Amino acid sequence: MTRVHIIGTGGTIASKPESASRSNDLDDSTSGAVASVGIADIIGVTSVEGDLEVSSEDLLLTGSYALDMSQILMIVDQIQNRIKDPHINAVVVTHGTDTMEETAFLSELVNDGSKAVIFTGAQRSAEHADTDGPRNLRQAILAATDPRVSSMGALVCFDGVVQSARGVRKSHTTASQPFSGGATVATFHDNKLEMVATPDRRSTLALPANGFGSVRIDVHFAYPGSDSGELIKAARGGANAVVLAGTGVGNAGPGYVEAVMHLTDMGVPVVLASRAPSGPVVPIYGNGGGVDLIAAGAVSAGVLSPFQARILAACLITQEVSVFEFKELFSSYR
Ligand SMILES: NC(=O)C[C@H](N)C(=O)O
Repeated sequence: MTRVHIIGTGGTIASKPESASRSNDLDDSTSGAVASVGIADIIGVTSVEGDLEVSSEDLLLTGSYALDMSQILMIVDQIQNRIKDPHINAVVVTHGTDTMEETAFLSELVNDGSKAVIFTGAQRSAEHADTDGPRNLRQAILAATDPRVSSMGALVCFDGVVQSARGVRKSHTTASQPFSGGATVATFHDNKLEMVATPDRRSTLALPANGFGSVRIDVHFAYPGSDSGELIKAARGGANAVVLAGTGVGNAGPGYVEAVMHLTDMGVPVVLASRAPSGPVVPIYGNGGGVDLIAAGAVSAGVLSPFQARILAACLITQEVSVFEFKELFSSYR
């Protein structure tokens, strides 16, 4: 028998129009959907069969767009607590899709590979006639019970696809499959899980200290005419590190090479990511391009989105490392 514990945090899978949740008035289509359905009710409409026992808890009930860094740490801390429980074999987390990539990646960084953590959610809210929540949750539970994924760390199970949390990005606002970027680990055909690949994992990072909640990591986007001086303003204003979301494979216009050097001299690390919705950072270009930005002191985000890069940067900043150590560590965990 497999014991799966489900941690509910909210998101669209738990959302209904506010008036519907308050007064059951489904005709009021103008009211915004609000996370208000407890995890037990979502499990109640999800048919799961097999030799398993499901337990659950409502940890939060919020849209993931409203989460702050302390709450992301709190969710991951609770996942770790449940993983340590010898009565639990696997953990499923229901979460909004907007910032699932952040929470799932922090969970991946601290997961020692002993038990799987599967994140899921929905793109169509709980009262929608064609809600995808129960199906996604059923498949996430089935994936959690599969011994082949138990050592794969944190995964995202959505619309019949299981992806590694590392590299996953919300790349579509409304599609049933909003995620790309993670390695495809498995796919569902009906309720059968077909394994595709094993994710390339890193060594385990310690759960960051509470300071994680107040660390300031700014994300700056490069675009035609963008102002490199904003990086220096950010560092002077108290940013502990800056993620530069460059164009294409990781480039930026005039002034950025000097700005990266300036921040490095100030002891403020710069991570070079890409504003493109998929693909890795690859230093190819000079004349202010990625080759020059890396030479100036930036560290590549690799396959991480600017927002996953921000999570790893925050973890390392809480360890109070030098810029040199930050770059070494970032490169080994990205
Ligand atoms: N599909 C979703 O879950 C989006 C929702 N706005 C969220 O909480 O992130």
